[in-house]
Amino acid sequence: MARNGTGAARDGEDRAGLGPRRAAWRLLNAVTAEGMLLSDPRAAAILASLPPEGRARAQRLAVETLRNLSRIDGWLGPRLRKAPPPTVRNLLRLGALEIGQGEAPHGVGNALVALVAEGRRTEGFRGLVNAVMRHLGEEGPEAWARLGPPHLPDWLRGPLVEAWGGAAVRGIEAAHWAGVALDLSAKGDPARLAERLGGRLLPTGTVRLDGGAQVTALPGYQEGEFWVQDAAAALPARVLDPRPGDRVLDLCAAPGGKTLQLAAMGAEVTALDLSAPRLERLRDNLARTGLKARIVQGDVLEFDEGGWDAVLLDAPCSATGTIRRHPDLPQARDGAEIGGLIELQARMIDHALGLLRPGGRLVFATCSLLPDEGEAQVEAALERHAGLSVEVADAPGVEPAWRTELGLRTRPDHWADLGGLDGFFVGRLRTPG
Ligand SMILES: C[S@@+](CC[C@H](N)C(=O)[O-])C[C@H]1O[C@@H](n2cnc3c(N)ncnc32)[C@H](O)[C@@H]1O
Repeated sequence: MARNGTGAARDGEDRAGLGPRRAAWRLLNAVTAEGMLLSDPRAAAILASLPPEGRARAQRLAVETLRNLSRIDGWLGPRLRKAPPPTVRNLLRLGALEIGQGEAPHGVGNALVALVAEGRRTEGFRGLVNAVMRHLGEEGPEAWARLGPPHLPDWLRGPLVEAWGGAAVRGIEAAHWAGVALDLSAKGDPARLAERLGGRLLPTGTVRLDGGAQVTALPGYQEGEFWVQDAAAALPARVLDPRPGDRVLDLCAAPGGKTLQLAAMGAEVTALDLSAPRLERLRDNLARTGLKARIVQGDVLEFDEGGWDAVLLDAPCSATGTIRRHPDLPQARDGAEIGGLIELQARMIDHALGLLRPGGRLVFATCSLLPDEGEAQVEAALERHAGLSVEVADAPGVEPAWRTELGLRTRPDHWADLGGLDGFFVGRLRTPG
């Protein structure tokens, strides 16, 4: 079989849907066995040989399989007397998703048997794949619909239950399952943008569009009237609340959602990040929106220009607050890197505090659901720095229940009736004057 063939071979592949399924299978294998994230350039390379619609289909298959993984495993489990090799299991998972979502079992089975037959180490599982797909097909989408919401893997579920309780974690899992709408931040008046795009204006000023809009095709995109930013990700800049002319240092700034907000509010912004490719995206975003910021490529811990009115530190973190849009994350990771991230965040907080003018403010934010990367960091910073105080972290439209003594806490199960929002922590600290 010609994998990347052209002409007749490719046409046959496309009709059988082999290309997108093969790519989705490879993505699943790389996420579950190598810890690759779907945002990794290697994922783009796996998809590169497919036409645009095939790429979209492969991506959707992989993302939805990962979003539903524990449900799928619950469905497959009783049909497997012996655990198959991980790669064969991933192919069965793909098939289960497709059959569960209403694809014709016969077509799915045929395609999967053809794929499993391509490899010397997997070809012996043709019979198993065929039999399992036939069984699932007999049960069909009705059985799929009866399966409960997916569960997070233990490495993350345990700490979250400890932090927020079992009922909240079930709500978080339901929100992960539900997926996400498209959230936009407006350069100008968000109410006018909501009206123009037929979206909803959320209480905190984010414009939300339901139903798979393609952002670059929206009116006003090319003119830079808005940018994509989850409702929770828009809160740190609002909590920082710069006055026009404030000198603000945006640390870990790329691709620049918060830089754009701060600049649109009239602050004089310096945006710093380590990653050149991500800063390139920040530069493109500034050019598209016509907003201004000074850009510095470098390491937060080595930057020594002081005297800032305010610093926004959007620190690298586990990103466990963003699983609604990145269902690959809990499957690709196992929590091993979190200890190092917590240490780095504390060092960045200490360094950022040293860059403020006396009486300056630091807004510390992470898109994490783990208190160790949020509330506990503020507590520990207060212990390390005499005279440092914590201020109320607030912004218009924020739910009172999100406010804590240490900062704002959002979770995906919040605003369930509005479609949820990412998990974030936002703390606001002030140095002595
Ligand atoms: C959460 S993302 C930032 C998102 C960004 N603030 C926004 O609103 O679009 C974290 C960023 O930290 C950057 N980063 C990680 N370690 C860094 C370091 N030591 N110094 C500077 N930037 C760093 C990464 O390149 C990444 O862009």
